[in-house]
Amino acid sequence: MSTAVETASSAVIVAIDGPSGTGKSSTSKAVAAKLGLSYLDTGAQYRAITWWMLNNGIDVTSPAEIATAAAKPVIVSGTDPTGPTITVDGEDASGPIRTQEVTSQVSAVSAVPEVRTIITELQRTIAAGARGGIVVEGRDIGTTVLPDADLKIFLTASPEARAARRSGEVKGSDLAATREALIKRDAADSGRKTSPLAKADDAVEVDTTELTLQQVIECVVTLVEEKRTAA
Ligand SMILES: Nc1ncnc2c1ncn2[C@@H]1O[C@H](COP(=O)(O)OP(=O)(O)OP(=O)(O)O)[C@@H](O)[C@H]1O
Ligand SMILES: Nc1ccn([C@H]2C[C@H](O)[C@@H](COP(=O)(O)O)O2)c(=O)n1
Repeated sequence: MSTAVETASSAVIVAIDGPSGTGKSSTSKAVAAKLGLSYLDTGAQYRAITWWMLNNGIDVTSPAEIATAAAKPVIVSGTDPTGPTITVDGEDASGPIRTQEVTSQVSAVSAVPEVRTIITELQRTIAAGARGGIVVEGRDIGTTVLPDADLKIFLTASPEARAARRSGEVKGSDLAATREALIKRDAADSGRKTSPLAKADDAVEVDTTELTLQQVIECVVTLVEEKRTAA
């Protein structure tokens, strides 16, 4: 199977991977908006298929049931970085995919190889259709989905910093519980057999622990501009 994604010669493909809470979505959206690129949140797609499974009576503890149902939902991602959208069978899923229930089940669903095959194909099609270039963020973009990306970034941050960021989003949330949940999800995402969360050998690692979001955005914009100049 070919993994090469053909885009216009001036188009740049940027892959941004990393664990939860490292700033992938915030950074990717801002970089894409600033540089006039499209944006794809691949985690939202795995969340969307998980939401559909939960809504349709699929036993998400059964990889066999998940595999059989994987091709049924129609997932559509809108790639405008200033207003990304996601629908499942025509229904807006942007709110429901962020619930605690989906967050707690998404690692199990996304570990099923049949799910990954379908979603990976969808991601490559979207990237190939982004004529002006695209920033794609996730866990396996640089290693598996777009191994020929022009620029690969791997964001990291300490579990404490990531938990503090996530807790800051939800009033009254328990910092220790948030940290444990992040670590558990990282372990599941890194430990699965099929395209686990991993840094590509040729990715640039950026530790965001001590950086503001603005500093991370500026760092990535500079890296993209350097790539474009060198091309
Ligand atoms: N460098 C930073 N400093 C402080 N806060 C940040 C930084 N980067 C991101 N944040 C904040 O941390 C939270 C998580 O960021 P974001 O959703 O972009 O992470 P993510 O890596 O995409 O996480 P996930 O994989 O769970 O979707 C957001 O509230 C965001 O505003
Ligand atoms: N390329 C990707 C993107 C996401 N996932 C899975 C694993 C994550 O825990 C989950 C949700 O992602 P988030 O919205 O937190 O970025 O989706 C994956 O396996 N591969």
